[in-house]
Amino acid sequence: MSAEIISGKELAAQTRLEVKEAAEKLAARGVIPGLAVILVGEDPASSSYVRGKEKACREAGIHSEVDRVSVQITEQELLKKIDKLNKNENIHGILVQLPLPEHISEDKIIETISPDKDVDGFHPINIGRMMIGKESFLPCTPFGIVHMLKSKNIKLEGSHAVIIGRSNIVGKPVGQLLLNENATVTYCHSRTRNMKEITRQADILIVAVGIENFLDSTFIKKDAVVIDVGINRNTEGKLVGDVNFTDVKEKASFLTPVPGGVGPMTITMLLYNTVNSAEKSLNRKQG
Ligand SMILES: NC(=O)C1=CN([C@@H]2O[C@H](COP(=O)(O)OP(=O)(O)OC[C@H]3O[C@@H](n4cnc5c(N)ncnc54)[C@H](OP(=O)(O)O)[C@@H]3O)[C@@H](O)[C@H]2O)C=CC1
Ligand SMILES: Nc1nc(=O)c2c([nH]1)NC[C@@H]1CN(c3ccc(C(=O)N[C@@H](CCC(=O)O)C(=O)O)cc3)C=[N+]21
Ligand SMILES: [Mg+2]
Repeated sequence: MSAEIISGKELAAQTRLEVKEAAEKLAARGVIPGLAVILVGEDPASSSYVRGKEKACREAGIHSEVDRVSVQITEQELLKKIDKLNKNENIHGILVQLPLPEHISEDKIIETISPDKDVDGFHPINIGRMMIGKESFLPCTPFGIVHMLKSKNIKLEGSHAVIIGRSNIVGKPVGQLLLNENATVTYCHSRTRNMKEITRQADILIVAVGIENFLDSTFIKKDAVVIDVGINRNTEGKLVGDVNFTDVKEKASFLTPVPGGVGPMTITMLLYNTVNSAEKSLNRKQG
């Protein structure tokens, strides 16, 4: 039996309709949810993601504005832009596309975004709140992954989830969210010894490494759930994940594709967080 493919594209379409309805309700109360994106430089991949976000906002009834700035911008100038957006009442979400050029501190930028507008969920306050299980903006990729697993009624409680990757934006927070769902969580990374012995114990395996064909079926036990977060370009210029899809498909119980898997859900949760932020802001004003 070959794995059931979890279509992020389909789930995203469905979830975006719900987000759109929430945005319409807010519009009826006089508030259009607004997202501001800052894109530094002209990296083609980043530019393409940002175009994807603009289109998704348009379709969901969210106002979006993208500030495209030169790679030469100083840290000081960028901080000033964020400060202005923090004070702008029409903007409920602020996203600074990562990575940033070497001369700008990503930490400083992230910490300057108001935690109330941090729809990426990258601010230390939101990460801390997530860790202690309080309400916060959840990082979009991990949030999207949990949404995908739940949509298929995949049991999280008591399951062994193994994460390959420990970045602040994907690996670490996805493990934390799964722990909050009562999974047993193990992290693997570049210094992990005997990784296959660990990954073969996974009921749920999340692969967030950034290397084409990193994972084949010898890494998994039969009927494992495999989530491929990787976004890579192969030698033919095609978008591929970290997982050898055709090989793993024959052994896994569920598998996500690339493209059409985690990526569309990441954008969807960004829309969700933005509408949620607008709702919270309105409730703070109106009670
Ligand atoms: N679909 C989506 O929405 C998104 C996709 N992505 C994609 O996901 C992938 C990961 O992104 P991100 O987390 O930002 O990447 P990073 O490069 O920040 O992190 C990669 C992680 O993989 C680990 N790693 C690298 N090589 C190995 C190895 N040989 N064995 C085991 N672990 C290894 C690293 O370990 P160590 O810490 O020890 O260096 C690190 O923790 C990328 O392809 C990215 O494009 C990212 C964000 C969103
Ligand atoms: N501040 C910040 N927040 C982010 O969330 C953020 C970021 N910086 N920097 C880069 C990564 C990467 N990322 C993706 C989002 C959507 C797709 C996506 O929609 N992918 C489509 C394909 C898109 C295409 O064809 O290019 C898919 O997988 O089907 C991919 C990757 C968000 N990131
Ligand atoms: Mg990184």
